[in-house]
Amino acid sequence: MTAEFRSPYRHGFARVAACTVPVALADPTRNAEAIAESIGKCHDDGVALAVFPELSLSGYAIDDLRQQDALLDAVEAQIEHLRTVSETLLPVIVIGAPLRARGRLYNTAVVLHRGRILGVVPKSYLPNYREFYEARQFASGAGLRNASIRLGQADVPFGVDLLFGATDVTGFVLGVEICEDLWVPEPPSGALTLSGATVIANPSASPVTIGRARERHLLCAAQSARTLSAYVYAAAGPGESTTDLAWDGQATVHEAGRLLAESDRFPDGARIVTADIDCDLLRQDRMRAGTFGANADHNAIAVRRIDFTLDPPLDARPLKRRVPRFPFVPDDPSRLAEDCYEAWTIQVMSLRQRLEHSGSQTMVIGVSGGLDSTLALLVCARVADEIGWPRTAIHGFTMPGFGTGSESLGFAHGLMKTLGITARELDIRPSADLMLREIGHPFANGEAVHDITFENVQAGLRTDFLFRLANQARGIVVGTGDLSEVALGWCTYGVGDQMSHYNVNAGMPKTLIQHLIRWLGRDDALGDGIGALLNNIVSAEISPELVPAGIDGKAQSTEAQIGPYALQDFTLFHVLRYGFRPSKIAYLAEVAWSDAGSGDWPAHFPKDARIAYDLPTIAHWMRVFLRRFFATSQFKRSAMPNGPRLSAAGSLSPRGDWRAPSDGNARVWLEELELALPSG
Ligand SMILES: Nc1ncnc2c1ncn2[C@@H]1O[C@H](COP(=O)(O)OP(=O)(O)OC[C@H]2O[C@@H]([n+]3cccc(C(=O)O)c3)[C@H](O)[C@@H]2O)[C@@H](O)[C@H]1O
Ligand SMILES: Nc1ncnc2c1ncn2[C@@H]1O[C@H](COP(=O)(O)OP(=O)(O)OP(=O)(O)O)[C@@H](O)[C@H]1O
Ligand SMILES: NC(=O)CC[C@H](N)C(=O)O
Repeated sequence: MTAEFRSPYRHGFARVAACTVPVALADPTRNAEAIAESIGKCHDDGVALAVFPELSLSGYAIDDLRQQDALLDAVEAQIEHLRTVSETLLPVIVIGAPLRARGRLYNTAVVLHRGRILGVVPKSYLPNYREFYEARQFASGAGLRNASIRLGQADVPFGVDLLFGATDVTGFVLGVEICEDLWVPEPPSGALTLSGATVIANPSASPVTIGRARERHLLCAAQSARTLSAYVYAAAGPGESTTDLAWDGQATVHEAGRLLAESDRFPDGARIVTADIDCDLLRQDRMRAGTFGANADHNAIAVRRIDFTLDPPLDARPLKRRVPRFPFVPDDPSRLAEDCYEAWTIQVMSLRQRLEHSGSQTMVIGVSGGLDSTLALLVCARVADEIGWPRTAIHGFTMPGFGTGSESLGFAHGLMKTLGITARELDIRPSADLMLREIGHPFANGEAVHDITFENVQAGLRTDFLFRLANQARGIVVGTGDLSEVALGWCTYGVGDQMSHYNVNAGMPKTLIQHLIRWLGRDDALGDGIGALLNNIVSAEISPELVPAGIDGKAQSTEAQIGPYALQDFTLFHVLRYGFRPSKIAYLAEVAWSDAGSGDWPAHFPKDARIAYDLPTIAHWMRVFLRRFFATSQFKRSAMPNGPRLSAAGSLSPRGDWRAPSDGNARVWLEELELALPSG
């Protein structure tokens, strides 16, 4: 069967489940029943991996009962039972069981799939401190490799050297460690991931105390971040003995440091938390961070890889994973405020250092009344305050041209006045008329020809003026072009807004700017009552205003030409940060954007701007992005001025995160998208 476009498995996702079930102490039959019921639900939900708690077949908190033969026989019988149950079911199952081998008793995780016991992994680190007494009953499995264990009629691979790889889900390779294994300085999952595991299952029995849940979060997040893996953690819950301890059944799924899903704690019954982990993301991150591979060269171990065929469902079904609409803008208001603070402070400190280093005496900037120049001007104002310059050392020029509207001109003047800078209006139309006449452009003869030359003459003259004005005032030209414009090549090259002495906005995505400007509106130290003015600027239509307004009086709309920045930033983020295929990005964009009523919106995002995009619209603007980004705009980035990197996703500086040929093409990306899109 070929995968449907809207199947998560089609796009490199795999569904994992952390399961916790009420435990019956020393009663494997009842425990196996509870486990079987949950596995059935996981199967129905298309789950590839279901992880159950430590010693979930026997119960964990049973002390010396762990060594009773009657119990251990019953555990083995129930493993055999679950093996047969698994024959017709999808998930790989990881269950905790005390097992006898080599004349000892081990605390193990049994890995089953479709009627096969794929292997058994023993716990390496047995806690024997404070509330724990595991070494009294169990032997450690640390260092045990190339061993086998007799289960039923078969010899099964046994050891800490086992990896379980899906032959039909690229990048899905499972490694297992057990509870305390995660709490030591060098958990076994470190070497397992360096040797190829991308997913770690941790069956756990972690007695709850005040603050323990936070500690587990910290460890799972840190280990998944450090090992660039998905970490599936399932802790024992109700039913475990409360003789001296209590149990909260915490179940979590982390991926590369991020929490994807989590159960409620202290549940009154079984819980299954599922999340779709992104195997592409993990593979890409490892490939990109070359140090992962370098570390593997030194610390990978010899492993036995047990292959299995998952045969995952390939039909359309909802993705179980939060996909933010604005990857550059956190929905959480406190995170957003933190990001705004960081971006702003980076911009201010970078420009300040450049000014001090260059010995400049002024800052020169073109002020259009649009978002970009507003933000750059605010940065200039704060820098002046910090280094003790009068604000008048900022020379702002608003330079009306043929398309300048009265609203933006008003914003520009209002802003310069509120900030108390040296403000001047310099009409570029006479110079533009002259240039158009000199080059024989029909506009000079009164024809309404508003072509690229007509646009670029104006953008070029503004830049030409700014550079000469900077010479005159011993200053530097502060650039304004943002990351999204740089991605799309939406600027005039060379003698144009592409060039400046230092560009404070080079790393700033357009979708973040409006939030940052709003956030700055609360800072009266920038200018008395500046908030209202900044709100008006943020609410205006984004326009280059290079061609005169149409007969309807509407200004040239940037987004009508190059696409909604919301979608273009979405694509940019995923191309730049993860190198994802266009089809996957389109799929994710549909998940994030197809329903305006679902999911979160950033705080303060205007209600009337909360719109949806369907897949054809997403695909349409993605084609525009792919052409512009890969084929036509790199030459502009190859000659980018200096400016600070802001987003963790990367910058587009040819000296930084993004190096690409200036004569490239977009063919493979466009073809990949067309081939993958559903027909109709
Ligand atoms: N790979 C390559 N290597 C070297 N040169 C290459 C090239 N590809 C094209 N070129 C040359 O580059 C020139 C095209 O580049 P360029 O002169 O920049 O012009 P172009 O990119 O065609 O036009 C600039 C666009 O940016 C828009 N704009 C300008 C200013 C501000 C804003 C805004 O809202 O922020 C928007 C404006 O509306 C217009 O659509 C052509 O002469 C072409 O031959
Ligand atoms: N009328 C103008 N007066 C002065 N400078 C201008 C004018 N129009 C454009 N510029 C300069 O050229 C830059 C690019 O123009 P553009 O219209 O893209 O930017 P913006 O208006 O600041 O922001 P946005 O891209 O969000 O509209 C401006 O940031 C500004 O520095
Ligand atoms: N069962 C275990 O190995 C538990 C030990 C671990 N330190 C915890 O409290 O979660």
